[in-house]
Amino acid sequence: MQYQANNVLEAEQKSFDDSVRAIEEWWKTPRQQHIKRPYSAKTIAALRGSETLPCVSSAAALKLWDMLREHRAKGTAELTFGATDPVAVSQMAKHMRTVYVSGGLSGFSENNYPGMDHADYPWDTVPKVVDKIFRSEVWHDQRQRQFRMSHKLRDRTSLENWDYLMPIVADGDMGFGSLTTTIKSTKALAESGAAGIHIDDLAIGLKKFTVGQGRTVVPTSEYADRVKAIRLQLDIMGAETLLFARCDTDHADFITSVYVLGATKDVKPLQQVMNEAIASGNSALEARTRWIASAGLKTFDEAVQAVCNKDQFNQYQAHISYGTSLSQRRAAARAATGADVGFDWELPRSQNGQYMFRQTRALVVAPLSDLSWSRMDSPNYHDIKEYHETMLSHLPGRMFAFAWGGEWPFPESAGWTPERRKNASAILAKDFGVVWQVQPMYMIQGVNMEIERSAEMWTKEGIGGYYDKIQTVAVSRKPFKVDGYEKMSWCGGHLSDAFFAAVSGEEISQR
Ligand SMILES: C[C@](O)(C(=O)O)[C@H](CC(=O)O)C(=O)O
Repeated sequence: MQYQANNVLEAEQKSFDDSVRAIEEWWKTPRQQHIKRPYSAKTIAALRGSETLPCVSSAAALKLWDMLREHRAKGTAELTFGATDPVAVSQMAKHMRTVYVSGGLSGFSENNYPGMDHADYPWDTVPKVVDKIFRSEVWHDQRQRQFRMSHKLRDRTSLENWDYLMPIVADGDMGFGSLTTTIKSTKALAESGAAGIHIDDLAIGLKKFTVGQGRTVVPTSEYADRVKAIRLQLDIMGAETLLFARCDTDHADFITSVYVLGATKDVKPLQQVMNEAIASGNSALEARTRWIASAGLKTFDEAVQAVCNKDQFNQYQAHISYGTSLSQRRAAARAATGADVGFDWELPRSQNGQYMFRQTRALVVAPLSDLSWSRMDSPNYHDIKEYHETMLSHLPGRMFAFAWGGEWPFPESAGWTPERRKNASAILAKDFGVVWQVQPMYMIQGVNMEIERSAEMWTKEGIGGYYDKIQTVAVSRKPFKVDGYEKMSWCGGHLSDAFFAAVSGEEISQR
């Protein structure tokens, strides 16, 4: 066995104790102090190696944090959209200050087996895209600075000066596996340059977008473990990366645990009703909506409350707590009311056997995370208001993220008028503190529109059309500051020249 002298052991212990103290100090900083960790600084120190390398994304994370805090104070929001292409990101920098790397878009365009966003691409797909975008941001920043420094100070005012170092918020999906995969993907994202990561509560393999059914979330305890695992890994790395806790419960119908809704009316099983609709050529979706409206869906406690007076319900509640089983609850309800309470959680089960549920998990994970995000398929203002006001009543000053989908009519029944639709982003920022708003995937329609327009023009008009409609605009940089090859700056020509010049001993900066 290797012998280690006392002074070696003492030095090791001292370094460990120093590390614990440094972590404790770090957790008191303005960026970290609101986070409530379920573990000690000692635990983190014991999970670290003997050297903690600075995390490459921390500067951007602090920048993001300050930006979002400022928005929170002012009642405004940072707007961005999903991008996977560094070329697109270099143009976004002219108008926005953050970038989103969408898992859905990455799965569609950044791997060799594209498909709908079921988060079924390899777990390191998004980290690789983040890495590519982060490096391109750093490169654009470098080549822009070199170009500026090659001009005299008095000539620099008219030169472009974009902030390319836009903090990247990355889609962490559901963590892609058990805790060890969540930990690995967090590490990969933070090391690749993600200033923010969002983690959702969907069950692996059950992220669904079809109009049918099946979007399924995991139990609250499992989701909380995912969020804890990410925070743990960020703490191990000493990373400032922001954690967005996204709950998909708004349009998920099912949960894999038994914290569930049951039918309280005498109805047929949901699956039977849907199968009958399909067999008779009717809409399964409509049959399902009608069934849900008729089934009297309630949690068991709600079902008890519905048949009790106040005293009976108090008596019932005195006998139950977290973890009380359904049979114990039934017995307590019988004792309080003198009758059996009608409740059947089998009737609403899905084709694959999942249970239907109602949730409050967003509050459970809030103390571990930096922003909360309620994912909604259709942004119904009444639901948005209810969610955010409930959260704010428990967590005043909380910051929120929100994703706007696409192809949605914004009807008045959902709380929108044309005027309110125009101001929807500002309304959410001002009313609720939704400081970061993203169009994750649908902005691709805008990109597609431009590509289609160019393709049509090129095939119809050839080089003459290109000259008039693209080159002339690009070269004059009017009305848009279109980047291209002409000035040799955006594409890095000046930077390459500067390398040659520096190697041959020339002074390349000017005052
Ligand atoms: C944010 C999202 O996870 C994504 O992959 O970009 C998707 C986007 C979308 O469906 O519009 C999601 O919200 O699940």
